[in-house]
Amino acid sequence: MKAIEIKKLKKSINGKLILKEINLNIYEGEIYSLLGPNGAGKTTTIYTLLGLLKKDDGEIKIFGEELSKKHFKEIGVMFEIETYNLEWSVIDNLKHMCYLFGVDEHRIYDYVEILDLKREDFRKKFKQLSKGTKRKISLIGALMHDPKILILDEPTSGLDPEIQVVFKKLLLDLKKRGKTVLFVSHNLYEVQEISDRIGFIKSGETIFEIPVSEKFYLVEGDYPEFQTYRVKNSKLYVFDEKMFLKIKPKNYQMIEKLEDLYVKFIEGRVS
Ligand SMILES: Nc1ncnc2c1ncn2[C@@H]1O[C@H](COP(=O)(O)OP(=O)(O)OP(=O)(O)O)[C@@H](O)[C@H]1O
Repeated sequence: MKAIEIKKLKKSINGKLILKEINLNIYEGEIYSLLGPNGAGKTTTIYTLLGLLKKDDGEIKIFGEELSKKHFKEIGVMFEIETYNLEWSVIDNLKHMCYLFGVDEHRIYDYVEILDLKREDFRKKFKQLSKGTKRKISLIGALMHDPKILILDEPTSGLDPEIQVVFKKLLLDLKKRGKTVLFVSHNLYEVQEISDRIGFIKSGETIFEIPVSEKFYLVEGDYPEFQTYRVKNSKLYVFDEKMFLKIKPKNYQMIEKLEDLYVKFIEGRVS
C-alpha cells in the first residue's frame, strides 16, 4: 500500500510557479529519499504535502485517503528549520509536544539511548544545545506520538558524520518496525545506503523514481518485458537489478552507478 501518493501537484507562490508537476509514490514500510538540488522544490513539496501550503492542483493521498486533519497523528515531521521555543528548556518544549499530541510524557525518553543523548541536556534551554543535539531533540519531538510516517527535511545537513550514523541507525530501526520514512536531502551519498528507493526532483518537477541499485548496464534494443521507470523524456529499464537508461530512440546511455545517473540530471547533461 502507498503511505503517500502525490499526483500532478502544482503550487505557485507570489505568482511564481514553484511546483510544476510533482509525482511521488512512497510505499508503506520503505525508506524513500527525496533528492534534488538546492531550490528544486523539496521543502515546498513537503509543506504542501502536510497542508501547510495550499495546493493549486493535483492529488495528495495518505494511506489511500485524501489528506485531512485525521492524518495529523499519523505523521511525524522534522523540519529543516528548528521549530522549538529557544528560551524554553528542552523538557518544557517536549512536554508541550506531548500535550499537543495527547501522549504520555514518559515517551520523551524512548530514544535517549539510541540517539546517544544525556539526561542533563533535557534541563538546558533549547538555545544552549549544540546544533547536533538540537537536531536529535527535534527528532524525538517528531517520534513521540509513534507516527506511522516520519518526514525528515534535511535532518543532518551540516552535521558531523557521527550524527549521520546515529540517525541512519535509528531510521533502519524504524523501518524494521514497519514505519515509512520520507528523507529529504540534496546529497545522494548521505541517503543511498539506507534508502529503498529514491525520487529525484528538479525545477519543481519529478524527474524519476527508482529503486536504489548498485549496477547500471547498457543493453541494446527495446525491452518491453522489463520493468520500466519513467524518467523525464526517457525510460529506465530494470531487469534483475540491472538498469539502463534510454535517452532517445535507439540511443542508450551507459550508466554504471546510481551516482552517475544522479549527476547527469543534476548537471543538466540529461534533461
Ligand atoms: N515564500 C516564498 N516566496 C517566493 N519564493 C519561494 C518561497 N518559498 C520558496 N520559494 C522558491 O521556491 C523554490 C523552491 O524552494 P524550496 O525551498 O522548496 O527548495 P528546496 O529544494 O527545498 O531547496 P533547498 O535544498 O535549498 O532547501 C526556490 O526557488 C525558492 O526560492
